[in-house]
Amino acid sequence: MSQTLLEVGAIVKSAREVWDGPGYIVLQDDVIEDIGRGEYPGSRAGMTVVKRPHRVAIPGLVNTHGHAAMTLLRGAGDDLPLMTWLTERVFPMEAKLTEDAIYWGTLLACWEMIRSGTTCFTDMYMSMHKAAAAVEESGMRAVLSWGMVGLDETSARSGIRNSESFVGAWHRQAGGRITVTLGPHAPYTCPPDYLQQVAELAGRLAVPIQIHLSETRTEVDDCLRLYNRTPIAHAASCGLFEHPVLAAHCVHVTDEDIEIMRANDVHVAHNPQSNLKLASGIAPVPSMTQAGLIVGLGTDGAASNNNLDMFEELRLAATLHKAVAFDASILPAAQAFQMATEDGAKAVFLPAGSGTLEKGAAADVTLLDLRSPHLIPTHSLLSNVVYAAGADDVTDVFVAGRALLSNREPQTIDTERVEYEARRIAQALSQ
Ligand SMILES: CSC[C@H]1O[C@@H](n2cnc3c(O)ncnc32)[C@H](O)[C@@H]1O
Ligand SMILES: [Zn+2]
Repeated sequence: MSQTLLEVGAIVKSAREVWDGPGYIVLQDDVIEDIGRGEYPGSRAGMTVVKRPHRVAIPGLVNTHGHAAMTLLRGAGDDLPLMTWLTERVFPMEAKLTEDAIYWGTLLACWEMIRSGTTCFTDMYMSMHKAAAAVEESGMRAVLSWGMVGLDETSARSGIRNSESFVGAWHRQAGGRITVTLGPHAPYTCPPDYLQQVAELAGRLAVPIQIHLSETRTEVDDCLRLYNRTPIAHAASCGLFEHPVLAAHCVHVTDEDIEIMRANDVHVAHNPQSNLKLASGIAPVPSMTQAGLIVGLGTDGAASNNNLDMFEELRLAATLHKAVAFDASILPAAQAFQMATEDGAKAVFLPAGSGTLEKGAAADVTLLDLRSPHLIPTHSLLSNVVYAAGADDVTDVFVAGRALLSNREPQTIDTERVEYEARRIAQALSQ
């Protein structure tokens, strides 16, 4: 049994409750055992005491959509729209990715995410046994899927086989930190009969599904032409929504699509920066949240973002939709914060309470430096976190009660080795 006492200068328990003053959090094994204002009243005997009087504790950020090992492709294909980017730049480079590359690329992503305050991320990629090994070593929490593409018989079969073996080997492993889902890539790479097979498999294995849906206008137009349905209606007709689904992007959705998602409790991963960079558009997030959908925030892969910094997504989500609506009250700081934490955790199917610092919740905590000049003064802690804070303010990160970053020093990752391997692999990729 391990017990850590965090003594901090302020605590954002959730978007609903902010304590601007000293407080403490007791992490017992992987759970928050106690949290309070002022001095910890109990005995400190046997506890690891972490004194951080100039830090604010927030729930660890949850990145609800990405492709971790794409860190190796960062900057290798910029300023292109999605389909050109994928077919001309990304897929040819991905064909050269070895298992070794996936391992080091995923560790690089974990390092980057830990360093920027993220405690849990989702991934849809290849050679996922290697990605899971990297996650286990890093100490992060993750919701992983082996990307499935059904454009030909061979890839369709291997997608099913790989996913089945991946669920068997890694679902609820790494001390419960890893959740496995199925990852059909998109309606344009997975024909209807394949999506039906994926839906059946999700039922049989009792795991959720994550998929890209309605990312671009071209995707919607093609889907309407081929199937006479929008991608959302098409996914529903293939039986996907009979299971828990996390849909990435949902940029081009109609009111009917939103109603289908609401009726089926489909969760959404909003990736504002990737959607802007690939010129995909801007998702109607206010309409989706007003309809009651669970919407989390994501970075997407590092080749379309080009970093994995959730503070950038948080601030962009809280500003972008105001300009779209010509309404400064849209998506206020508290709502954006909730999307990056509690709603993100719900979106990726973590247990109730995750993404908050409530007693009994998972012990996933991020500390920020309150003495950074851009966080002074403190009219509103939540405002500072959403509109002013950045990745460099992150000093400490705990996942499942374990310190992964301590006073800005990574504790679980050999960063020099990761840098060396990532540069070596990227060089080979570009040849
Ligand atoms: C089959 S593994 C996942 C697959 O998805 C590709 N990908 C990365 N970003 C996006 C995006 O924004 N939309 C669609 N597909 C994307 C990634 O390169 C892998 O090939
Ligand atoms: Zn994606």
